[in-house]
Amino acid sequence: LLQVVRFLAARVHLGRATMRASQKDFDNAVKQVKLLKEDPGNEVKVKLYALYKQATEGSCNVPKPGVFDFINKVKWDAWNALGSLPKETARQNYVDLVSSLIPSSEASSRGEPGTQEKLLASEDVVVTSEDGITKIVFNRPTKKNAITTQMYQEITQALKTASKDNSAMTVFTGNGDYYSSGNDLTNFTSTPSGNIEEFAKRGADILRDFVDTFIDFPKPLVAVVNGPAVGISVTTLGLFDVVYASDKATFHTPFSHLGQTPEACSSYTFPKIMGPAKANEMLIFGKKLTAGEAYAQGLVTEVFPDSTLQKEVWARLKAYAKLPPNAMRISKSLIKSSSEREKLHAVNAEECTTLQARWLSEECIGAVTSFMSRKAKL
Ligand SMILES: CCCCC/C=C/CC(=O)SCCNC(=O)CCNC(=O)[C@H](O)C(C)(C)COP(=O)(O)OP(=O)(O)OC[C@H]1O[C@@H](n2cnc3c(N)ncnc32)[C@H](O)[C@@H]1OP(=O)(O)O
Repeated sequence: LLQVVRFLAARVHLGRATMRASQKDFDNAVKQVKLLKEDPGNEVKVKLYALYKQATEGSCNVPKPGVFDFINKVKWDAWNALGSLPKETARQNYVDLVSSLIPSSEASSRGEPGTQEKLLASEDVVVTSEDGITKIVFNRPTKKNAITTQMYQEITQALKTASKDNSAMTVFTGNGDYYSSGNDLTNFTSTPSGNIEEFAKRGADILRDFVDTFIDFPKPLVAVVNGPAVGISVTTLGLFDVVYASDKATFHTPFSHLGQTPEACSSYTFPKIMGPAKANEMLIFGKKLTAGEAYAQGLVTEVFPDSTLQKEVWARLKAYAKLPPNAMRISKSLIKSSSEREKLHAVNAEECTTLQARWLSEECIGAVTSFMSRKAKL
């Protein structure tokens, strides 16, 4: 048992630089332990006890129990074995250990492995979890999966939940012929008071939260781009880890046409991914890319024939979802380091402030009015 505890402590030291559990995460984990449907067994309970004590009180500071006080001695040994492990690290390891217990406790109430569980009751954003994959689907096919204000908020919430659920990765895709036609242009006119300034302020806040959640998402984030993508559904791809696309997909960022400017950190990620020359043509002149071009420019990981996309991609993702989840998360956090995330948050804030002003410009209002009055289509 001592060896296990020491191993655990060492593992935690290794992960310390890349993981942070807040006090709230820890408090939630403490509550979750009480709700576990299956007894995790004595060995795990002792580990939990030791980590809890270390996280709340620091190093073991009580006298060793007598040799015949078996239970308290085992607990003391486990706590003492954590040595001078920092409280913060013990807290993180406690949270990790609890989250590793949740799948087994929940699986029994979910039925057989492979059973799809619907996690969010919404018509327009459907979230399911199956085979270690949380899937978030744009589901407004009759509107080409245009993203309403409510959908931004639902997706933000779905991502926050997915970051803590027991899945290994999260995958976005669209239902129907489009991946997404981007921002729903009726968002501009659907504020309760019809006041565009109110929309601009609220829209910028919602957008900033939405993009921040992508920046901070800790697990592999994959897009399966099943068809054309427009606007924000393209720019967010720069924040994904892997992008698979149908050969029918196109990638279009017509910001200037709409009197708008880039968002989702694309003013930073696109030049970084494809070089400034190609990024400028997309983001300033609104050049639409084919799937092949997006692949050549590094925005897309791999292109599949539309007829085989679903079969090939999901088989591959299911296999990836079986890889050790902590290793994948830690690799991701090395690739997207904390300094990089800090930079992305700053870019996001600046883009949102810029857009807030743009949405009030004649250029933008004119473009949205033209679309609404059916005079313009991309
Ligand atoms: C919180 C706020 C955050 C804001 C973040 C900002 C993001 C910026 C962007 O995303 S910019 C991109 C905005 N998107 C567009 O400009 C696309 C507009 N749509 C089109 O140009 C065309 O609809 C099309 C090229 C995508 C598809 O054309 P097609 O002829 O194939 O289909 P229809 O036009 O008949 O579309 C079917 C119905 O869907 C409605 N629709 C499609 N896209 C949008 C959209 N983005 N917003 C609102 N509605 C959209 C279209 O109006 C049709 O509806 P109808 O059947 O009721 O007529």
